[in-house]
Amino acid sequence: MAVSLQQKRLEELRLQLNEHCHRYYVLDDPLISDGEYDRLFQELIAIEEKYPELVTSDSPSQRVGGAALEKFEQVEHRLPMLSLENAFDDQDLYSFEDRLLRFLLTTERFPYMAEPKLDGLAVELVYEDGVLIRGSTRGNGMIGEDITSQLRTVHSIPLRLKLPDLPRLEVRGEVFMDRSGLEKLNQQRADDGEPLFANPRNAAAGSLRQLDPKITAQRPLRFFVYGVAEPGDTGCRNQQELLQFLATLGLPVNPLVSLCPDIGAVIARFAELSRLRHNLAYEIDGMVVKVNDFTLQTRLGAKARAPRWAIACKFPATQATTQIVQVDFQVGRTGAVTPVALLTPVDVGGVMVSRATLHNNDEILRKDLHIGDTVLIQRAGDVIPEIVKAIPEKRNSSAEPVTFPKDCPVCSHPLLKPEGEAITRCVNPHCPAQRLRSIVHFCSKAGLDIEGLGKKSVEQLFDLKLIKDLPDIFRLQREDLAGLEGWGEKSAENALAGVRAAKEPSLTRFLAALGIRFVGEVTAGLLERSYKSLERLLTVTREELLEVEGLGEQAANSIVEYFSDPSVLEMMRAFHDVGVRPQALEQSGGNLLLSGEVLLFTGSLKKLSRTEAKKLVKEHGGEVASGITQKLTCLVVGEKPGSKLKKAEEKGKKILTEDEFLQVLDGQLKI
Ligand SMILES: NC(=O)c1ccc[n+]([C@@H]2O[C@H](COP(=O)([O-])OP(=O)(O)OC[C@H]3O[C@@H](n4cnc5c(N)ncnc54)[C@H](O)[C@@H]3O)[C@@H](O)[C@H]2O)c1
Ligand SMILES: [Zn+2]
Repeated sequence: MAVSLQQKRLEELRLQLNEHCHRYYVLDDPLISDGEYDRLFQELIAIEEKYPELVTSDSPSQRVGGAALEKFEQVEHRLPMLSLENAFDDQDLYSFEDRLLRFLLTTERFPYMAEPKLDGLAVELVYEDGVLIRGSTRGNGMIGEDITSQLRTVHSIPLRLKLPDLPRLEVRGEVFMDRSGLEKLNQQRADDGEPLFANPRNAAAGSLRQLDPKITAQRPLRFFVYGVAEPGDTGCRNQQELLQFLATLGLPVNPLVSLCPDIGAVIARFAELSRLRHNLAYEIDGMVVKVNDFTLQTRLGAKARAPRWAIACKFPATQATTQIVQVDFQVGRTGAVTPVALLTPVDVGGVMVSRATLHNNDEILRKDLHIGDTVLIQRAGDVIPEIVKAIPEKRNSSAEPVTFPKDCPVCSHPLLKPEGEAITRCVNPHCPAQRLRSIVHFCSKAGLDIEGLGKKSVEQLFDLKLIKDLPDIFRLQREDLAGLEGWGEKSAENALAGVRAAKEPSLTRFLAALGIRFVGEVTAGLLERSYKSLERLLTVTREELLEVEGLGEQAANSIVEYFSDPSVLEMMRAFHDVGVRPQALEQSGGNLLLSGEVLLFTGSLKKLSRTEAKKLVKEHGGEVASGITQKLTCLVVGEKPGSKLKKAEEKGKKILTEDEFLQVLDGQLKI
């Protein structure tokens, strides 16, 4: 009974896996994420290990890749190109070593080569007398596709080796596309309305398996070599020597390969690569671990689908499939309407994901998204998850397409999508959603950093109409707050103290807090230095702004537009009425940034002379100390600081670099 149930499941898994392999290897257009494929595959292996009698020769566990496309000439590999077994954690690596030791009937341990596992496509290159004569895909391991002319267009593949007296060499390696290449290619495909590649592997495979090599030539493909068909022929004794040898032939070897003396070192290297991977120019999906010694490799041999002497240790998946439950349209601070998909929660590389940004209407249309769609989602680095594509094959026939609203979901004002722009906006200046977002921004760290007025509190006060617009923040009274749900005496006092402390911000911070489009901290800093007062900015012209070094046209237009709006002018008056006084560098009368601070400089300063530095301290209300005294509060260190730094550190004084000192004066940093 149990066996027949398992047999049924096996048949189901084989059918599914074979279908997925076809989509992935032959069509370069997978329906599910690699992680999910791997899970199904592991389930299959587990059942087959328990019931070896149920293993059939057509099981995906016994086969490599997919069939060669018929549009290409077929190439028979002299020696099969195999796949790799997978490991998913440290335990799997220990078990791998156990299996090796048992197979070799030894307890003596040996070194391994650890190589980044590039997420690309395996190819074989045949060189005769040092000349590239053929290149092919892995195909089903025995028979691949002849893509010689396509491979010739890949710049990092040498057409000639540096040692021409080798009669024949069959090298194997990975063709891949780096992140920026894939991004550009997908951007271009998006512009052309073509479907995007789900991952670098599909992009590399899709680019190489083009009948017209001219198309391949336009694709940013790269190549790293990682082995040869018959290592014995090269005279090398191990993988490390082989990689060095291949490099001397002019073949590119990944510089991150690393020889590990034992499996513990392999595990440490895996952890290291897991950290490094996000900073690499290309995507890797794991690390390939190979027994270094070729004599041992030969003794270990291969199984049907993969060699015994190597294993691929995979990183946790960062793609997954799930369903779109609903789409929310959120109105941002600049009125931009962002569609956000609410998803059935799913684990993506260890993080539960339940929302994904859909960017804009063009993206929705291009991906042809419907409510209820099964979608492939991914998380890249730490960015917000995004939908790679929908899987229309899994769509319910009655599913409704996702439609962008015509009117603002909050204020019902008609939405506007300017010609040639991707973003749809609510342009109603009184739209409550925008106002709320801008109040949240004003109080946040990117704005005036008002303690006690975080996002949740601001939303609550906005809902209660206690804050309707920015100046209202400064009108809050203790009796407004204390007694509200979630507020006590203490939190009310805390918020009011935060508000009081924010009344004299630097002009830079104030401008950045207003959330004018294209005016962040840096541009705000430029404005403060150039105009030195808010009043002056209210009447500035576009031409004047364009003369400010570093200030672009978009920012100039946006600033003029902002300050010419009568409702903005009214708001500025209201700010003044409630006692808000932005302080510019040279008029910082009452609120001196360095008042109470006693500073000393040491080492050589790069941007300021000593005299200038001391003058600045005094202008900002600070004092200059004569040495590392009791009174000293802060030491500013230039290059080659000497003994004062150590002394100041010992005494627990604050230490600033020259740049930090300048940031303090700009109001961007607090001592
Ligand atoms: N999403 C899907 O529907 C689907 C379907 C089939 C397969 N897949 C994915 O493909 C995997 C199986 O593919 P596979 O058979 O190509 O195996 P694999 O990608 O797990 O490992 C073998 C391959 O690793 C590559 N490789 C990269 N760097 C290497 C190095 N330094 N040394 C040796 N090889 C290196 C080679 O191309 C080699 O062929 C699955 O685990 C799954 O992730 C996904
Ligand atoms: Zn609106």
